[in-house]
Amino acid sequence: MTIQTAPLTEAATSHLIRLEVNELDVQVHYNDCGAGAETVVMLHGSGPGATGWANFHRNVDAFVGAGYRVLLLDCLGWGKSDPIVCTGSRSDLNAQTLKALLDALQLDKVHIVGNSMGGHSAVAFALSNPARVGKLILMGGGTGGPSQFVPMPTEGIKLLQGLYREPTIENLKKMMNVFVFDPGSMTEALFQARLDNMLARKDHLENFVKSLAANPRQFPDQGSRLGEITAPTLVIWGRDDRFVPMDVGLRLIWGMPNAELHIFNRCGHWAQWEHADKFNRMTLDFLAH
Ligand SMILES: O=C(O)/C=C/C(=O)/C=C/C=C(\O)C(=O)O
Repeated sequence: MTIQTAPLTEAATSHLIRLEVNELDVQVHYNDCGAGAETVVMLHGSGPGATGWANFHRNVDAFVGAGYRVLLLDCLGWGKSDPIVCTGSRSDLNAQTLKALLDALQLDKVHIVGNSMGGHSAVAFALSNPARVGKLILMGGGTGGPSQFVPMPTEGIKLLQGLYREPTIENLKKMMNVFVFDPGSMTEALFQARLDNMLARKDHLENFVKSLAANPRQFPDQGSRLGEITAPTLVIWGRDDRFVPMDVGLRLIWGMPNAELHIFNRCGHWAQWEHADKFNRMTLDFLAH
């Protein structure tokens, strides 16, 4: 059953909470949308200016309308969450942050939708908290590690790192130009919102650069442990992903016993935005059956 509701807003769903993560007392921001017996957590990617809302604003209403409670977690180092320099595995750090949030909200089990870094983090969470995962949806991410076909770092990741180092509108447009299949779909308003997000938190940008210098492998290869994840998993990739190549998705379904893969044609690194309607229909069907 689909419930029609007025579109949600970032401001109306915004919450700050203090959590203990890795023995650190930190403030974390999340959006809490809708109400439902089952909860879906959405984890954003690692681009400059990314947040839960920026990554998933085309998806939240559909999930809430389908009767789910949706949590958008801003990882430490993004959005209104506290700054951090991460010298270890960022996938694990995000997984620990998610666990602390779920403990605080007394949520035993959730479904997780992860975009890029969010996918790596969802897998890290499933490995350390298997009983707390219902289903997984991984887009353009799930594990760091090599592509068999594409030199790494990819052109997209090089542009992303360049944008962190020099956060200008020119560098943002260069990155966005290879981010999606059809850059013509990006409006000036979207560029400006993303630039404003980035420049509002220069500490996050500087910390990302420091983190990379301390540990270039922020997202370790989790490939050897994928077989441990038995949660039903839908892997979604863009055929034209120039950030995390599609064969990483093949590695995921090779390793995860209950995973299946959908590849969108004419799609870059942002399937949930570039093909939002079909993405919403497909993922809601996967969660329901
Ligand atoms: O380096 C990786 O494996 C992961 C890269 C990302 O997480 C890139 C994500 C970019 C976004 O989702 C964004 O909105 O900027």
